[in-house]
Amino acid sequence: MSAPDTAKHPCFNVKAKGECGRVHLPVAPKCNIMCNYCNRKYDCVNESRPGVTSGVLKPHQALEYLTRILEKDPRITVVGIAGPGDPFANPKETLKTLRLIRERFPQMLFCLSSNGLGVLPYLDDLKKYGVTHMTITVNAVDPEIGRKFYAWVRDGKVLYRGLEAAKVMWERQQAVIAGLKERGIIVKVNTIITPGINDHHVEAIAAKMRDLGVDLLNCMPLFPAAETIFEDIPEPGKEEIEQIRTKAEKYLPQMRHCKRCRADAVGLLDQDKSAEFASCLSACSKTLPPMQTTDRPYVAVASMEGVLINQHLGEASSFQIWAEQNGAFTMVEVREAPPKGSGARRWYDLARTLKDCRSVLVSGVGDTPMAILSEEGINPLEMSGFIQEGLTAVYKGGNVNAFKHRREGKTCKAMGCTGDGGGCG
Ligand SMILES: C[S@@+](CC[C@H](N)C(=O)[O-])C[C@H]1O[C@@H](n2cnc3c(N)ncnc32)[C@H](O)[C@@H]1O
Ligand code: SF4
Ligand code: SF4
Repeated sequence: MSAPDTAKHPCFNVKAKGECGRVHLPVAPKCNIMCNYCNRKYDCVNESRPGVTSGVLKPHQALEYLTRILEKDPRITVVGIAGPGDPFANPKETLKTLRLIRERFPQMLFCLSSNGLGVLPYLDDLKKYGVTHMTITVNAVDPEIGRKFYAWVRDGKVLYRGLEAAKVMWERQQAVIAGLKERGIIVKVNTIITPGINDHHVEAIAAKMRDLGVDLLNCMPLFPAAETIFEDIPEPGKEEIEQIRTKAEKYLPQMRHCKRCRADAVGLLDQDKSAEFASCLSACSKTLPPMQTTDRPYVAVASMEGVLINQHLGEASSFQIWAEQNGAFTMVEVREAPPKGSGARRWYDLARTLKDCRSVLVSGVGDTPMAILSEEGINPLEMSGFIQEGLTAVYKGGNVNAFKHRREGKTCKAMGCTGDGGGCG
């Protein structure tokens, strides 16, 4: 398979912007620093503002979402991760997403946008997963100016403020850019033009970025976001930005077509479809992890009489264990459930009791046991109806969603079960 074509990135190559699109996968909710212009809180689907998203995805959900997006818009050539926080404040999720996508879509370009603080330990992973483009936000090359941008910077367990914070950021950003260039990755720098703070400093930034080998500079106008320290700073005008870009262009090529995209942007730069795909994102944010079938031949069922799935996880005192052989289902045994009332431990004990089961079919399940069992490799599936139909869906790859159904008026919450291990009966 040939390497992905790096010219097909609409942000780095303006000529590609009419034919090639990008999708931002919102898999990185946390951030390791606090910029004085960033507000990731409020989402309005009609608003294009950095950092906002209509939902957050887990890596396997991001893969599912991307698959659906590509079916509808095959012009997408770039997968980006631009928050809503920072990809390297969520390195596990970021790298897993890259790995899953690289396996299924080897031709995709990868582009990550980061403040740079947490990137260093992952430089080789970025190369390994074929990250082609990176953006690092550098708002100052002088920590006395940089300190005005950051409320705090958290590096591992150490929290920095003021000048110390800006020094840590600047040192790290230089090392990261050098490391990316050593690995042949194309680097863009975003500089957020903030009147009265760094608008007089951009030539110095451009010169330093050129010396570090940066490929492209994106002088982005500040969006004065509500409820931020910079909310009252006026947004720089088009003319002012153009003057700044003209000066910076002496040192580095300029990006002039940036849309200040959302963390869940989709489509061509001039035809954002994030509002159109918001329901797809929301549906994908609810999909369960793929079932682990290796070493998990059985399915557990919460049933009062062995015909219907009709008990909540917490009210079942025992589980029937079912197996499939040559297309037929047999109940092999009944296992006692761990006693009620031991908090989260009960769900970990249940995960051990069902360690050879790929799924547990129940008519209701609280959020805590859902999360614990899923993490332990067992998919709790909420459904009602005949056991045989549920088993068919699980073993034969049917649509388990078709059976999903909470008992009307008897959801876990309605029954007073908080999923805390106290039982929902
Ligand atoms: C939301 S961030 C996510 C990536 C990463 N955390 C970062 O800051 O580089 C994407 C880009 O949006 C920029 N940004 C965030 N809030 C902004 C604002 N209010 N005005 C202009 N740019 C903003 C960031 O500086 C960054 O360049
Ligand atoms: S690094 Fe990015 S996500 Fe984090 S506070 Fe700054 S702009 Fe927001
Ligand atoms: S924010 Fe700018 S650089 Fe990033 S995807 Fe949008 S247009 Fe491209």
